[in-house]
Amino acid sequence: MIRTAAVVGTGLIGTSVALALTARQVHVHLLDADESAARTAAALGAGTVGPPAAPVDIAVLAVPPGCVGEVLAAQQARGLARSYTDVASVKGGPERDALRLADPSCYIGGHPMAGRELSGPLAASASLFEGRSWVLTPTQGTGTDTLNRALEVVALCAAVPVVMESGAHDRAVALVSHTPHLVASLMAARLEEMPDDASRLAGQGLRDVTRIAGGDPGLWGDILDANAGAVAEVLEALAADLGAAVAALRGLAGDDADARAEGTVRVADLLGRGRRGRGRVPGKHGGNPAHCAAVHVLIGDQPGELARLLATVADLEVNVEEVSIDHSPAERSGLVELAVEASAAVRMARRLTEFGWAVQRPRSRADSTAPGAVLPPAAGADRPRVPLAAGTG
Ligand SMILES: NC(=O)c1ccc[n+]([C@@H]2O[C@H](COP(=O)([O-])OP(=O)(O)OC[C@H]3O[C@@H](n4cnc5c(N)ncnc54)[C@H](O)[C@@H]3O)[C@@H](O)[C@H]2O)c1
Ligand SMILES: O=C(O)C(=O)C[C@]1(C(=O)O)C=C[C@@H](O)C=C1
Repeated sequence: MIRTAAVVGTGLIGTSVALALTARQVHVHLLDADESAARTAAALGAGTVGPPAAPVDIAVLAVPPGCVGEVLAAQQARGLARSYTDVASVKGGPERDALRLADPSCYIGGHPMAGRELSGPLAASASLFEGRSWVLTPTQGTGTDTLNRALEVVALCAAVPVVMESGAHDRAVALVSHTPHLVASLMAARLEEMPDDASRLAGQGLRDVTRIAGGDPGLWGDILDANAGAVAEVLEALAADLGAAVAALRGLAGDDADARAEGTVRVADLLGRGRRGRGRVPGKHGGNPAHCAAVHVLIGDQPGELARLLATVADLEVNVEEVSIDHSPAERSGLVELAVEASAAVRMARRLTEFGWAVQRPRSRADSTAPGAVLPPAAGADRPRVPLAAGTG
């Protein structure tokens, strides 16, 4: 169990993590290159300023993506913690830097999918991560203790862990976070010269579309730099749609009857696609897409059980969309929910049962409220003895 932690970088995200951990009785040490940020975080009740006398259980590095590797190496050299994780919005670069500069066995990449367009400790909140996905990106070298401590940080922040490979993470966030940010900025940039009579009419629609454009350009420049290729791919597809939208609107604006008819069809198609895409966006606090099914597995309350389960799932080549754990301390066991593609759920449940895991019947996530019946382990099946794999995505 985590009793002590350090947060390096006490801005928006670091202070939010520190506040959540402190609220759960973890003693948090606050460190920042700018000492006034650490003092402000401490004044908010996020912990105490300065390094610990002995290594803490886990250090959370909440610094810009470009300096995660060097901060990790420096803090490992001084023996700050037994395990380290970070919260950077890109995972490939920090992981490569960690493998190059530091001891990767006690490091695991992380990324909470929650934030704000504001920076600094004063914008922090203990509840920022509640119900939100929190990606963890273990490598082949990540130790089980470190995976377990990072999972505990996620649980203490009331977030939902999602285990992924770093490259898959970066491609996914290019679509769901980084390109949306850039598009919001591009739209907001159109407003720089906005005449007063237009600005007086600006309403909630414009605020919704441009809110995230208020983010720190320094941080977002760093994020886009570190995920440039994947963002460029999404933007290229968007540019093709933009070109089609302009052509359709030019047709509608002209006098040619055929071009007008064509424009009407094309605009309706674009708007319809947009509406269907919007329908795929899960609810704010983790509503799940209907194509997912939940498979529930009972695991023993001992070190390494979760890592063994995830390694088995990785061997089955099933992509895990989300992982969450319900602890039942009285029974010294935990109920793990694995959200996977509905089409893979039944096969995965059957195979896990054959391997000796206690698996419940798979259910669609949309209608899953009560736990299903536990499928008994297959007769004579042994608990699997497999090493921790490099993530399950
Ligand atoms: N802002 C968001 O919405 C959001 C969401 C999820 C993850 N993240 C990630 O969280 C990290 C922090 O972002 P933030 O929004 O909290 O930024 P922030 O500017 O609010 O805080 C960053 C803090 O790190 C400190 N810092 C910078 N370099 C340092 C170093 N070398 N050593 C020690 N301290 C250092 C700064 O002084 C600052 O106090 C980034 O990696 C970002 O990608 C941000
Ligand atoms: O809500 C916001 O303000 C955010 O921008 C949060 C958001 C996101 O895109 O969802 C932004 C960047 C982070 O890396 C994670 C979360």
